[in-house]
Amino acid sequence: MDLKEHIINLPRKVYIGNNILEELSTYFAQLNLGSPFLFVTGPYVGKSITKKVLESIPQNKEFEVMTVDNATLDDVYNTEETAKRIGAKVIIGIGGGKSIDVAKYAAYKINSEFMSIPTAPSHDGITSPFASIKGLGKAVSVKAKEPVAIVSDIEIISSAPRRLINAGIGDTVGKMVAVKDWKLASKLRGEYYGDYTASLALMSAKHALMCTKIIEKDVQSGVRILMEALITSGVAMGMAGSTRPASGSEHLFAHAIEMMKPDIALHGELVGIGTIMMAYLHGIRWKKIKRALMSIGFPVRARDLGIPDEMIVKALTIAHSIRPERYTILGDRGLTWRSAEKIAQVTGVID
Ligand SMILES: NC(=O)C1=CN([C@@H]2O[C@H](COP(=O)(O)OP(=O)(O)OC[C@H]3O[C@@H](n4cnc5c(N)ncnc54)[C@H](OP(=O)(O)O)[C@@H]3O)[C@@H](O)[C@H]2O)C=CC1
Ligand SMILES: O=C(CO)COP(=O)(O)O
Ligand SMILES: [Zn+2]
Repeated sequence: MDLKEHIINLPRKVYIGNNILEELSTYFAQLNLGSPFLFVTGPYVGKSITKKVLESIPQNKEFEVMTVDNATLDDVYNTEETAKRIGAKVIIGIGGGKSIDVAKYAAYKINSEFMSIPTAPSHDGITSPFASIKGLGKAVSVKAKEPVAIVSDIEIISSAPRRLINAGIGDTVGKMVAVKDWKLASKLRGEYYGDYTASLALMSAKHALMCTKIIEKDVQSGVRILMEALITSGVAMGMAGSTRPASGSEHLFAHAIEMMKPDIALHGELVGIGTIMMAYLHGIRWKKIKRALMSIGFPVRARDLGIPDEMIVKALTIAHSIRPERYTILGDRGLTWRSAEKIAQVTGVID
C-alpha cells in the first residue's frame, strides 16, 4: 500500500438555499474573512447579479470589482495585480466558470482566500481546486486554490438561461465515462483507482440523470439536485487531488474541439456530446444518456451547435494526444478517421 502523504483541502462551508446572497456579509463574518474583498465577475453578470450583491456589503468594508471577458493568463495577471494593490484578503469569483476560474487561480498565485459564488450551474469548477486558464500551454485544468466557501443561491442559479443549466447536466453525466476510463487505466496500466472518489463522481452523474426527469416540471428542485451533484464532483476532485474522477475521454473530446475552435459551444455541451460517443465506445448505456439529454432539449447533434461534422471527427482522432499520461478508452494511438466517423455517425452526433 502506498502510504505517501496525501493532503486533502476541502471547502470549509457550503451555503445553499434561496435568496442567500443577501446574507453574504454574515457569511464573511462567520468565516472570519477580513476585507478588502476583490470580486471577479463577467460583463453580463457584473451589470446584473454582482451589482445587486454589492449593495448588501456594509459601507465599512472595502472592496473592488474586476470584470473579466475571458479566463486567460492576462486576466489572471490583472486580477493578481489588483488584488496586490488593494491588499485583498479574499478573491471572490462571481459568475460562470470563467470568472470563477480566474478568481481561483489568482487566489492560488497570491495565496489569498478564494470564495466561489456561481450564478449558473454550468460546470463543476464551482468547488474544485483546479482552474482552466488559457495561455498556460495546456488545454486541461491546472492546480489552483480550493474555495474557503461556496455560496449557491438557488433562486439566482435557477434563473440562469436554460442552456447553461443543460450544460451543467452535460458536464456531470460525463462522470459515467470518466470513472469507466479510470477503472480501465487501473486494470490496464496499474494506475491507482480511488473507489471512494470514483463513487462520489458516479453519484453526481446519477443525480444529473435524475435532474433531467425533474427539471421540466420543477426548475428549482432540479437545479438544487444539479448543484449538489456539481459540488460533489468538485469535492471528488479535491479528494483525489486530480480531476481524474471527473474528466476522462469525454473531456478529451471536448478539449480537442475547444482547441480547434474556442468558444464554439459551452464546455458542458461539448462534454455531453463526448459522453454519448465515449459511452458507446465503452459499451455502456449511451442510448439512455442520449435520451435523457434529448428530453431536456440538450443539443446532441453537432449541427445543433454549429459544429462542422469534420471537426467532430478530427477531434475524436486527436483527443488521445491531449493528455497522454491519463489513459482512457481512446488508448495510446487514438481512433482512425474511419472509426471516429463511424462512432459519430452511429451515435447520431453527425449525419
Ligand atoms: N475548474 C474546473 O474544474 C472547471 C472549469 N471549467 C471551465 O469553466 C468554463 C465554462 O464555464 P461556463 O459557465 O460554461 O462558461 P462562462 O463562464 O463562459 O459563462 C457563459 C456565459 O454565461 C453567462 N452567465 C453566467 N451566469 C449567468 C446568469 N445567471 N444569467 C445569465 N447569464 C449568465 C456568463 O456571463 P458573463 O459574460 O458575465 O461571464 C457568460 O457569458 C470553461 O472555461 C471551462 O474550461 C469547466 C469545468 C470544470
Ligand atoms: O472540466 C473538468 C471537470 O469537469 C476539468 O477537467 P480537465 O482537468 O480535463 O480540464
Ligand atoms: Zn468539465
